[in-house]
Amino acid sequence: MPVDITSAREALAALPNDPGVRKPDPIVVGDDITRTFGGLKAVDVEHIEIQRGVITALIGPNGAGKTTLFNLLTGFDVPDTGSWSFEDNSLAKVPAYKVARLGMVRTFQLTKVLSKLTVIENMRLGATGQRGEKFFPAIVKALWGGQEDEITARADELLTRFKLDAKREDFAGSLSGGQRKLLEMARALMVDPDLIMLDEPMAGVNPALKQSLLGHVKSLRDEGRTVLFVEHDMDMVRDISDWVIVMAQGQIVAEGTPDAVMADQRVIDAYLGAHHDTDLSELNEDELAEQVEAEIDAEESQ
Ligand SMILES: Nc1ncnc2c1ncn2[C@@H]1O[C@H](COP(=O)(O)OP(=O)(O)OP(=O)(O)O)[C@@H](O)[C@H]1O
Repeated sequence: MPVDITSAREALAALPNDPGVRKPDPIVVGDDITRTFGGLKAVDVEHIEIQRGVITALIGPNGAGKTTLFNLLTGFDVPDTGSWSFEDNSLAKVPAYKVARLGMVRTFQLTKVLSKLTVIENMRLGATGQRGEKFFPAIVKALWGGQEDEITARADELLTRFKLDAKREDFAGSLSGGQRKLLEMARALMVDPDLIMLDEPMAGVNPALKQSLLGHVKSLRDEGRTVLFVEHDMDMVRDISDWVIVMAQGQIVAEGTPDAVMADQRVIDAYLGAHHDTDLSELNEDELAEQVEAEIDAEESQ
């Protein structure tokens, strides 16, 4: 059932803009989620709640930990610590395909393997939930038998909705940037998820197609799904989010409505990083080059 979006927004607007703020009706709740790579704490989230039935954007500078958090929540990666639930089901140690069957699905950019499959084969794979690529050949083969009719009918319905029906037999790798994003969304919808997590839905999309993509994302919410998306395109964030969560250095540093978050000093600081109070006219370029080189060396030696 779609939520009444006006009252959902009013309820959210009344919340304080604190990191991890409690929501009126959360579909996902997580605590103490950490993930370390080498010496780097990529994710260090004390508390997170995703409100049901609205569009939440997850933003933050490069390397903030957004993708890692997506991977952890959907069972594609295992945290060092933490617990989280979806619709009150604890998801710790639940593999990705089971998370997908429970109704929480993330989109993926087209990988090499998926590019070599046709559009309709990509859709059929979506029906199986989210398994690792090594299973794909067996799955594609298996799907030619049994329940194929029902799956194909749903796939064709979705391809029509996303205006990809004419591309049905084309290799996914031949699609344009925007069409790939539509295919990613359509594929995720094969399991009819309650929560759909979109990984940079606007990346590589031609400006002429952006409005149409935005319309599709809104339609997901309007048919009653919860949407969580990672995105760098701030126009999109401002345009369609009901709520924004901001990460920096693995942590949630601010949350709020798009307007409140864009004006929040913690967010401006997070994006500008340590250099925000430096007078740029006084920067010593040699010194800066040395710092950058040192950072690269440090990363390479990890
Ligand atoms: N498999 C991995 N091995 C080692 N380090 C990793 C791995 N995955 C991510 N990291 C590191 O963890 C940090 C967080 O990365 P992550 O990709 O989650 O950030 P992000 O916010 O999604 O960034 P972007 O916006 O650039 O995609 C980065 O410093 C990254 O280099």
